[in-house]
Amino acid sequence: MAGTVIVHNPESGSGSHTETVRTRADLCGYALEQSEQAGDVVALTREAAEAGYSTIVAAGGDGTVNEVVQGIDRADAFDDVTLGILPLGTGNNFAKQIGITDIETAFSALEDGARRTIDIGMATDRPFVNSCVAGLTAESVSGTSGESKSRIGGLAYVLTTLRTVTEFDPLHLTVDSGMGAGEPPTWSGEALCVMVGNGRQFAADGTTQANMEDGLFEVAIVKDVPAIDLMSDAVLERLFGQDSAHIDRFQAASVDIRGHSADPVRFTVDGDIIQHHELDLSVRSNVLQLVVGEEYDPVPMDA
Ligand SMILES: Nc1ncnc2c1ncn2[C@@H]1O[C@H](COP(=O)(O)OP(=O)(O)OP(=O)(O)O)[C@@H](O)[C@H]1O
Repeated sequence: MAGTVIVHNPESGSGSHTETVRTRADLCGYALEQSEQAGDVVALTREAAEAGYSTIVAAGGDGTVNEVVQGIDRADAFDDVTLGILPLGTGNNFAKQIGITDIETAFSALEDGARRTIDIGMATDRPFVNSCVAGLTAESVSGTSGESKSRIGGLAYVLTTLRTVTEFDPLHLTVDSGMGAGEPPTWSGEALCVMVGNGRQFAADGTTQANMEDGLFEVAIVKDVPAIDLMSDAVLERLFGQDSAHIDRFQAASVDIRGHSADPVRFTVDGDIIQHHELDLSVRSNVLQLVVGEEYDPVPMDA
């Protein structure tokens, strides 16, 4: 059965979109499935994929997008299913990155927008589309000024969080990018956080956004920094800028992060927190078929 189904999380964002989604789904001839409780979205998506829908639309925020991707993965249906997004959440961070800025844009992209095939990340067996961050729990980039975001990319996210945290214990970690047997680990030491980005906000040096079709993560290790709560934006941007001595950046297709303390490391995987002493992250290259908006530029521009 080819066809489109919307998997809707009625609790996402303002939680006041049920009627709109129902009406629009009817108009477009799309099927509609609604979650009744947390966790339903994964199961509903899996069933929809197994029933043969060729487009599954995640209607909700970033958490819903991640759960739909988990459902497609569990049905082993990446080859058969295209993911669409209706941005109904609070942040809608991932949707914005792929040019799906509002509901109207989302519906027109579903009708005749471009389809791309992007990478996803795997944290062991758990898929993610945007990021996996070890350590410092960075909530979102939404509290960060647009100007600051464009100058320092994904690290704006760390800055926003650092401002709100008064104290944190650095992590003692080894970060190994899988260079092969006998190679020394890529990095070992104390870090505030390690950001492993698949999404576009994690730009490599010299580009405004990351390439989500290149089979590589953008990795940034934020090493211990001086107390920053009183620093101005200009000083912070120097500290965290592209040539910062406080940050190591590299690209890798796989990364193994190992904590050296008795306590497990906290990882934020597309917004969800999990704890592990060691986590293996790898890219599944060009696996997720995705409906994108006009602003999505597969080849990142120069900054
Ligand atoms: N019917 C439901 N009732 C309660 N929780 C639900 C329901 N359906 C899904 N959820 C939960 O909602 C969370 C996802 O919310 P989502 O991220 O989509 O919205 P948001 O937090 O408002 O947006 P964003 O993440 O973009 O800021 C998940 O934890 C999911 O399990």
